[in-house]
Amino acid sequence: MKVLVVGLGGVTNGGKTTLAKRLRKRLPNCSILSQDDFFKPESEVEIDERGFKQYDVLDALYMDEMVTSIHTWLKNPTGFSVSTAEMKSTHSNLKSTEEVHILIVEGFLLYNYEPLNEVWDRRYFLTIPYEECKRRRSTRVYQPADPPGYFDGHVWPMYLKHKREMEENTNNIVYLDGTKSEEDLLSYLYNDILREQEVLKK
Ligand SMILES: Nc1ncnc2c1ncn2[C@@H]1O[C@H](COP(=O)(O)OP(=O)(O)O)[C@@H](O)[C@H]1O
Ligand SMILES: O=C(O)c1ccc[n+]([C@@H]2O[C@H](COP(=O)([O-])O)[C@@H](O)[C@H]2O)c1
Repeated sequence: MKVLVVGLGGVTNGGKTTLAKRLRKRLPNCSILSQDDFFKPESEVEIDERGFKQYDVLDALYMDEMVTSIHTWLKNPTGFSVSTAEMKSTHSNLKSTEEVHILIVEGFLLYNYEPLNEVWDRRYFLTIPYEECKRRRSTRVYQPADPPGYFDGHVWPMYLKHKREMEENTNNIVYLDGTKSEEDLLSYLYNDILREQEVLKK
């Protein structure tokens, strides 16, 4: 059985979850793993001197558990399902030996964690400009909600820092313009992944 692990990384509110869910609807044998499901509980997240909870760093996440989940999927792509019912994979009628199983891992901090470096067959990264990101983020309610000044004081600076580190250490990143329409992004990614799948089948 052949497998394809697709990283769909990028800035907060860049459209990662939206795109991953739409892709899964179109691609047979496709599962999603969301990095957001690995956030530590609030009580375990560090607080800086300004009182900002340090959510936008690797330490805020159970990254070891995320790696384990990916390896569990790799061992048994057909049996994989995560807690949320809607995250279950789609299935095709093809015989399993001909199938290529796809795991889309979506999250804001995928390419800064060394143990995952070998896992990706494809690395995508969604970007949107500062103003658009701030606008989209202001309409979203996290638990806990962003306190005043959080975007400019923590979220955006951490994004820039991690993006810089990623660019220094990682090759083969395919950047996606998150201001494009959902349809455009979906069609680009769908065709790109299908091409990868065809290469694997040969
Ligand atoms: N291509 C797009 N163009 C405009 N808005 C979008 C697009 N994709 C997603 N959004 C909107 O941006 C917000 C964040 O989307 P989401 O998929 O949750 O982002 P992420 O998972 O990257 O945080 C949502 O309100 C969503 O409807
Ligand atoms: O999910 C949580 O527990 C959680 C709690 C507080 C904040 N977050 C935010 O989740 C963001 C990453 O998720 P996303 O979907 O916006 O890419 C990151 O910017 C965090 O600040 C997430």
